[in-house]
Parts: sequence; structure tokens; C-alpha cells
Amino acid sequence: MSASKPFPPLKNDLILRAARGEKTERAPVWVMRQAGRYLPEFRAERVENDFFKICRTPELATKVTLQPIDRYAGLLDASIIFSDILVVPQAMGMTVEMIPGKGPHFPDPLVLPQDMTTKLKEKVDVQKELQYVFDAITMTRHELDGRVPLIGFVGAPWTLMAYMIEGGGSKTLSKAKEWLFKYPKASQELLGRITDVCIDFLVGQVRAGAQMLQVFDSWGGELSPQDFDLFSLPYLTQIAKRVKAELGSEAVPMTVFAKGSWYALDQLSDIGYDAVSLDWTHTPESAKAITKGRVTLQGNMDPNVLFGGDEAIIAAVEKMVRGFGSTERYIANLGHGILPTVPVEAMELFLKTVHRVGLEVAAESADKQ
Ligand SMILES: Cc1c2[nH]c(c1CCC(=O)O)Cc1[nH]c(c(CCC(=O)O)c1C)Cc1[nH]c(c(CCC(=O)O)c1C)Cc1[nH]c(c(C)c1CCC(=O)O)C2
Repeated sequence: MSASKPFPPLKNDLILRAARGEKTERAPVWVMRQAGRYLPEFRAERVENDFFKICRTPELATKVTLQPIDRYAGLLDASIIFSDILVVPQAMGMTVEMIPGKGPHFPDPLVLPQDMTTKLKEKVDVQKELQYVFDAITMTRHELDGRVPLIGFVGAPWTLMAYMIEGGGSKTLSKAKEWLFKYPKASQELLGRITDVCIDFLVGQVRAGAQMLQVFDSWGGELSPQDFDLFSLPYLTQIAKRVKAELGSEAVPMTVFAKGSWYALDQLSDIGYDAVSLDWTHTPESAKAITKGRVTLQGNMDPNVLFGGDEAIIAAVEKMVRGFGSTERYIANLGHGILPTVPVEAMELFLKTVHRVGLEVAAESADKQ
């Protein structure tokens, strides 16, 4: 498939305007992992198909991406392409399986620096290896019919390196950290190689139709501030700068999410991203005081509030949306992905409350002027 057929015109550009720092009528909202196991229609799809088969089949990836957009019609202001951060290690030559109930598993992880020569491809042809993601993006853009913008994404180099060495989830990340401290040069080489692939992949996603991009450093907060400076920040910086330089006038807004790296918020506001996604360890007031309007803030309700019942959800959304202020440089979201056991009604109440409070805040700020 090619991106040559023109895409339908966009009817809701709230999130793009918020990311660019323009005023919005209300705070736009979407949710990390909004296409996922809390949706019965997604679970039904997973009975039929393996996780990576869905990722690799554009028709299925498109179908699953659209599930939350259809179910919560008019309530979500963005879609995010259904895929996974671990398609990058796969493109680099590694095998990754998704084990139901357990998560990702690498049967043959990187153990020693010399494994970079034997277990990773020397040159990665991103266009060929990840064509299926580009096809899914192009197909989804057409099927969305301009309802909301489509977000593309990658995992950050440090988070991907950690998976490639740990071979899956880990409580301590001891193996990946052993690399950082024992083999710092090899670690930097690996991070650089992952960065190059991430850059080609993001550029390709935009050329295929992605209208905004997010970089997920899910394990950023496992690093000390000094180690984040050495092993994550330089690569996050390269990604923003080189993707924007390569795309030139076609560049789209970019968001960085470094979960747990509260200490890096000031730096993350100055490295070329338009938006910074926050987990729930920030108050809106402190995040605004640190970032001083340099970036759009995204987030940040604790996803577990969705288990707390209606009153708790409404109270937390009120606090969040009023705290961030709703019409300037703010995108409502959770502080991390929605969890698989969240009731679909709780998600609906979250979205409806963000809309209601967002409109109230906008009306109040218009009154004041
Ligand atoms: C660390 C990470 C991964 N994947 C991702 C991250 C970064 C975000 C984060 O920190 O949560 C990113 C991701 N993974 C998925 C998306 C799809 C788009 C969306 O947000 O809706 C996105 C953006 C689908 C998925 N990725 C995965 C599922 C569930 C798998 C299944 O259906 O069996 C989905 C819907 C599997 C996955 N993939 C990964 C793990 C650790 C797991 C297992 C744990 C879990 O299930 O939550 C790696």
C-alpha cells in the first residue's frame, strides 16, 4: 500500500493545536493503551489471533486501533496505532514472543557485548522490516476518515535496551544495569544503534500518515538522574532533533514520556519535544512551575483511580483538569497505560468528566478576560 491516495480532511485537530501551544476550546483527551485488554472486543480478537499477528496484519491492527474510537465515539481526541515498542528489537534481528498473562519474552536475549555482532543485524532496513506498521498506519488514517489524528510511537533506546538484555520484564533491571556499569562503551554503542532505527522508524511512520509521535521511556525512572543524563537523555534528544530535521516542513508534534523520571522534567522541556507526558508523581502546579510554558503537558491521573468508583474518578479529574488549566498547553491522559481489568464504564466516565470540566474551565477563563 502507498500513502499516495490523499487522506480525508481532519475534523478534530484539538490535540495537534494543544501540542503546538495554540489555544483549544477544551482540553483534548486520549489514553495510553486505549486499544487493549480492558475492551471486550479486543479480548475477543485475541482469542482468535496472536498479539504480534495482530500487529503484523494491517487489517487487524486497523480494526483494533479503531475499537476505542468507535466505542467512545466523540469522546477521544486521538487514536494511537496498535503496535508495540518491541517491534524494534524484532526488526534488529531478535525474536520476541508475547506470552498471555506473562508479557513479552525474548528466548535469546543479549548477554555479552559481543552478542551485538551475532544476535543483531549489522544494517537494519526499516522500510522493509517494519513496512507492516507503515501499511497499518496508512490504512488506519483512511478508516479514521479524519475523525481524530493518528499518533505513531516508538520505545526509547534505554527502555528497548533493557528489554533486549533482560529478555522480558524485570523488577530490578540488574542485567541491563550491569551492562551500563561494566560495559559503558558497548552500552552506548547499543543505544546508538537502537536510536538510528527509532529515527528511521518514526520518519517512516509520519510519511505513512502518523500526525503526531510519542516516545515511551517506560523504564526511565529506573535510572538515577546521573545515569539518565548519560544513558537516556542524549538519545531522546537525538530522536527529536534528527526526526524533525529529516522531516523538515512535514514534521509533526512529538511527545516524550519518561515514566518515573520526575527529576528530568526541566531537561525534558528543552530537548526538542513539543509535549512532555507526566506520570502521577507530579502535581500540575509543580510541573507548570518547572516547565514554564516551554512544552505542552500531558497526563497524569493514576490509572488505578479508575478502580475507585465514580466519586473518586470525578474528584481526581476535577483536580487534574483544573490544576493544569484546560485551554492552553494541556492534553488530558492517564499517568501510564490503562490496566486490563478497568471497567469500560470507568473509562467512559473519565472521558466524559474531562470533557465537562474542560468546557467549564474554558468558559470560566473566557469570563475572566
Ligand atoms: C513497555 C511497553 C510495551 N509496549 C508499549 C510500552 C510502552 C508503554 C508502557 O510503558 O506501557 C507500548 C504499547 N503497547 C501497546 C500499544 C498500543 C497502542 C495503545 O496505546 O492503545 C502501545 C503504545 C499494545 C499492547 N502491548 C501489549 C498488550 C497486551 C498483550 C496481549 O494482548 O496479550 C497490548 C494491548 C503487551 C505488552 N507490551 C509490552 C509489555 C510490557 C506488555 C505486557 C504487559 C501488558 O500486557 O500490559 C511492552
